[in-house]
Amino acid sequence: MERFQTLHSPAVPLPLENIDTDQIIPARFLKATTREGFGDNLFRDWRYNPDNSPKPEFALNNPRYSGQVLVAGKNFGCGSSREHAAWALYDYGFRVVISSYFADIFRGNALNTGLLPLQVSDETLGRLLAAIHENPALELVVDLPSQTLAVPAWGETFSFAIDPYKKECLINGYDDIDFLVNQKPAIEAFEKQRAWVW
Ligand SMILES: CC(C)[C@@](O)(CC(=O)O)C(=O)O
Repeated sequence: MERFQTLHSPAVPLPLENIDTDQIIPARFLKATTREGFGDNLFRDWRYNPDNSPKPEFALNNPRYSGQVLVAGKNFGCGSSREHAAWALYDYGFRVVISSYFADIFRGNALNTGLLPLQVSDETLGRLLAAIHENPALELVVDLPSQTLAVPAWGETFSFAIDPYKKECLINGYDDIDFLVNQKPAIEAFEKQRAWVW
């Protein structure tokens, strides 16, 4: 996975609550056996008409919006445990999703994929969605080491929570196996010390 340290980016707004995993990646696309390629079908039924022509009104098709941050309504990622939802967002190019509440399983799947679920208050979420609608170029600065989201145009910085282990993994670009492999020196030192005990 890519290392995640600090991201400067505008954001794409999706001011809808309860966006479920089937809206994020419809079940008919779950047949692939690798993580790559799901981005092509991210929000498929919201992005494209039945004849596969893009829906110009949908935020991801609107040239006003860009960036690696998705700002979405509360209860994002609800509905199922499919990891493909996180894979589709990451494969499309998003590295942060901001909402005021994430479904638990989606939060875990996102962190395992290298996608940062960044939780803010309902009030801050509402301000962000309104501000991005007014100014699509609004820059957001996400700094994972300090666990902060800054909005330079506001002169404000917001803190966010993250599991310490998952924070270390994202900063280093580790999945769970990478983390364990990087503990090898400590494991070998422990085994050597135990060898003395026996
Ligand atoms: C196994 C997977 C395809 C699942 O059935 C899992 C689930 O429903 O949580 C889904 O629809 O996402």
